[in-house]
Amino acid sequence: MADIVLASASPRRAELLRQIGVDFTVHPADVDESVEEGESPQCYVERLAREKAMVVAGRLSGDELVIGSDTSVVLLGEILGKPDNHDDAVAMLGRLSGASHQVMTGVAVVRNGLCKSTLVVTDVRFRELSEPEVEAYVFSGEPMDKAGSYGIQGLGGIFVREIRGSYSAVVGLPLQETAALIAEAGVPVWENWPRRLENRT
Ligand SMILES: Cc1cn([C@H]2C[C@H](O)[C@@H](COP(=O)(O)OP(=O)(O)OP(=O)(O)O)O2)c(=O)[nH]c1=O
Repeated sequence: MADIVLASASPRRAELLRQIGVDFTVHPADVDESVEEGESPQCYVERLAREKAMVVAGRLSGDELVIGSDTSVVLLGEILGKPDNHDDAVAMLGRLSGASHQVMTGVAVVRNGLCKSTLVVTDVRFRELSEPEVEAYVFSGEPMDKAGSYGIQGLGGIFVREIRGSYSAVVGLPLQETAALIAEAGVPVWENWPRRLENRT
């Protein structure tokens, strides 16, 4: 079976990949994350996922299967990445308060020079947030390494009124789509699942 490599420094992505029984090593990708002139959020997110996977695949030599991913929060067509500082996080959360936004996650799988990718878009609706709770949230530190300045899987879960789409994509890696891309590249993830029960009689 091919060695699987996660081209990501995100602990959330590693945790999600472990959840579906994949054995892998981590090789973070360092790519330029600037948006190209006239590029849509959809194209941006999928392009970055592909670049992350391809940069890491280019550093490896063999038959590895490399997974790259990118997540951005998109509000009224504008990409909200990770906050630059405390005030930036407060401002982003103020904009997300009481509104709906989209979380776009791209995932790409490279094997033997071939790159396949997909984009997953999830709608998330926040309730109205109060100023003191936003301040308290930003002081918790949780927003600082997350797109849109929140983590649905953490304290930020109390802001989310509704989600339509893939929860795992919001956290950073859409499980169904990732497993499908890995299978398409020749590795059905279930082949690696533990067998803890005896054969049925
Ligand atoms: C919206 C949201 C984002 N996030 C995180 C997922 C990603 O780690 C991060 C978006 O930043 P990314 O640039 O997609 O990823 P990263 O820099 O953390 O890791 P790498 O590029 O090495 O793969 O935001 C959450 O953990 N929870 C959420 O609810």
